[in-house]
Amino acid sequence: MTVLDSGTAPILTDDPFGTEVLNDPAPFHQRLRDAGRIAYLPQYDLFAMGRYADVHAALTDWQTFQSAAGVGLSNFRTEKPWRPPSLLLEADPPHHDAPRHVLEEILNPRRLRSLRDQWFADAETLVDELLDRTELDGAHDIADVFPLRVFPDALGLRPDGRENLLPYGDHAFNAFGPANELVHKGLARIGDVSAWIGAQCEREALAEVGFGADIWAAADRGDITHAMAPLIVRSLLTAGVDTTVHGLSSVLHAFAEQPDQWERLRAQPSLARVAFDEAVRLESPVQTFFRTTTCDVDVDGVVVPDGHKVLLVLASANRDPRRWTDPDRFDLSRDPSGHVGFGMGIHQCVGQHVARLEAEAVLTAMARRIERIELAGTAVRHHNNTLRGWRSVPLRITPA
Ligand code: HEM
Ligand SMILES: C=Cc1ccc(C(=O)O)cc1
Repeated sequence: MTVLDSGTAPILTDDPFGTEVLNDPAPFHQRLRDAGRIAYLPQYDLFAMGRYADVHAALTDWQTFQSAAGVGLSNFRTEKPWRPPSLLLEADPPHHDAPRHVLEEILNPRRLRSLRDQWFADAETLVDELLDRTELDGAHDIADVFPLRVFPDALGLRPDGRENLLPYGDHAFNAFGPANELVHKGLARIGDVSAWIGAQCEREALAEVGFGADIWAAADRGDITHAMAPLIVRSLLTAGVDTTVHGLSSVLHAFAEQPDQWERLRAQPSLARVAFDEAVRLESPVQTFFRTTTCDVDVDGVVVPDGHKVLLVLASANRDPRRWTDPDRFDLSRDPSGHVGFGMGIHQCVGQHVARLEAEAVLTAMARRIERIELAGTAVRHHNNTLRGWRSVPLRITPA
């Protein structure tokens, strides 16, 4: 795509949500970083940032770059959201504060310790089921399976109907982008799926023990209102499944592409958590999020008018050579902290510890019992306007 310089903002003609970029976003990210601190994309009348320093600065300046007008292309100031806005993701302080504090309490590492033994055991069971095979699919047999075995139970979801979770999340993440074919393909089912999701957020649908019950207990304590409770449960249902599915397929693909890093993990299983964060940095399962300016903002001489959408390309920031040495390399000796794969600032992922625990359980169980994993064919991408991961990762495994 060409980079034209018209007026003050460099112009990029790339479509961040088109098939070409979704297949391989790296050339677009390179052009965006090279164009400057901010660029203008006329196709969607949006500005975009791709350098680590600028993405980090915008994520940590919610007063100037707000979330309350939506974190997708749709501007809630002028357009009706497709669903009632999230009380966390699509809110700013002060409204964001109480729901955020409630989830920080429920999802903090100390509280998750009670799940650790169970999730590690579940991961061993999954590996048991797979070890009689020399070939399997890292997406279909592991990444699509483990989160759906552990997370809905931890949340307190009823056992039936869970097949609605992935389609709901997939549509919600598509809906952050433009109304393209990816959004259209979800429209036929989203009414029924949304109704099912909404019904699961009610107190009576949830188990007496779990993240859902904890949210309703917070309402009983007066930390949030009872009217807020179902929407906060909905946040977990929306953000808590597809993200970890794609995070897991990404880390398995990264290891399969670099077996030498698998050897490092087997030699030092405590590297499992670093490995997951390094994969989240490298692959950015959540590629982008928007913000909306709350005033005229001057970025390096480019004036972004008040109320304008700015695309923060997390995936580009996570591979910015200004911030990362050898950014395209999956490297367990790197310290990936500071990556923006979980966001940054007041909206930084409140479920990141859940995601890390799921990944640590799977990687630890696999590293102990699988000597080598390598690609056994061509991996197939899953396309989504916001999420990046794999539909298929053919693996050849050698048991230890
Ligand atoms: C690999 C897995 C995951 C990735 C890559 C991821 C990524 C992100 C990112 C980038 C944000 C920031 C959004 C923004 O700044 O606008 C975020 C926020 C959030 N995430 Fe995650 N997430 C993951 C897993 C989870 C899980 C498992 C849960 C629930 C248990 C969760 C719940 C949330 C919620 C509720 C927010 C909104 C926080 C707020 O606005 O204060 N996420 N996540
Ligand atoms: C990271 C994605 C994300 C999606 C939805 C929500 C929500 O519905 O609150 C939160 C985070």
